[in-house]
Amino acid sequence: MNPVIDITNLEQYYGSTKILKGIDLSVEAGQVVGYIGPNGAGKSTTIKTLIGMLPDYRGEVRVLGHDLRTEAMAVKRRIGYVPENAALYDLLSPMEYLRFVGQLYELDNASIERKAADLLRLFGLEFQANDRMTTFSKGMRQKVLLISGLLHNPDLLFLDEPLSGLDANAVVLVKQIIRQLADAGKTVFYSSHIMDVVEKISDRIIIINAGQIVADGSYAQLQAQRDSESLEQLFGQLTGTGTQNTVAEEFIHTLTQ
Ligand SMILES: Nc1ncnc2c1ncn2[C@@H]1O[C@H](COP(=O)(O)OP(=O)(O)OP(=O)(O)O)[C@@H](O)[C@H]1O
Repeated sequence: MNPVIDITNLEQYYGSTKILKGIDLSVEAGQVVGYIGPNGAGKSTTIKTLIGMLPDYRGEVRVLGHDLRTEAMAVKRRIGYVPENAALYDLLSPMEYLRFVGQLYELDNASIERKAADLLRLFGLEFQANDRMTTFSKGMRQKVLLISGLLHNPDLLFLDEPLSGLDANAVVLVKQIIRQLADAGKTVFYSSHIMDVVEKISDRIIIINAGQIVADGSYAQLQAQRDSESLEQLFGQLTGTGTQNTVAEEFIHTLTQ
C-alpha cells in the first residue's frame, strides 16, 4: 500500500534559520500518529509544511500520493487541518462559518446545513449555533474548529493541539472520534503536549527535538527501547529536559531573593 505521508529529507527554513533539519517519515493509512516534542521543536512547522502552507521547503514530500510541490490543490481537497492558534471569523455564527468552510470545499448546501447542525449538536453547541462567536470560550471555539476540519470528511487529518481548551467530556469524545476515524481507514497526524493522551490514543509516536526526529515507534516499542516508565519520562530522556525539579527550585529561589 502507498504511504499516506511520504517525506524524504525535509528541510524547512524561516528566513535563514533552519527549523526542520532533514525529516524522513512514512505514514500508512489508518494510523493515529502522535507528533510530540518540546516547545519550538518544529511540530507546527512540519504540519504547516505538510498541508501546503509553507511551500518553500527542501526535500521531497508526497501526501496522499500527490507531490506536494506540484499538486498542492489535490492534497488540500482531501486533508483536514485544525490549527493551534486559529483566527476564527468572530463576527460569524458557527453555522455561518461552517457554511463558508463547506462552500470552500464545494459541498452541496443541503449537506452542509445538515452536517453542520448535527455536528454542532453532537458537540453540545446546538443552542449557540446561530450566535456570534465573539463571546465564545476557548473550548467552544475549538469545537467549531474541529468540526470545520472534519466537515468534508477528509482522508487525512492534521490536528495541532486538538484538545486545547476542551473540557473533560469533550476530550473523551474527541479521543473516541480520532480512534474511530482511524478504524475507518482515515489517518490522523496530530501534535499534543498531553502525554497521557498521546500514550493512549497513538498507534505510533514520533518525537522531534530541535528539528530532527529522535524517536519513532509504538508506545510499547519506545518504552522497551528506553526502559522508561512513562512517555513523560521518555520525553525527558530524549529531549534533555529531565531536570525540572532543579529548575523549579531555582525559579522559586529567584522569586524569593
Ligand atoms: N513565522 C515564523 N517566523 C519565524 N520563526 C518562526 C515562525 N514560526 C515558528 N518559528 C520558529 O520556528 C521554530 C519551530 O516553531 P514551531 O511552531 O514549529 O514549534 P512547535 O514544536 O510547534 O512548538 P510549540 O510546542 O511551542 O507549539 C521555533 O524556533 C519558532 O520560533
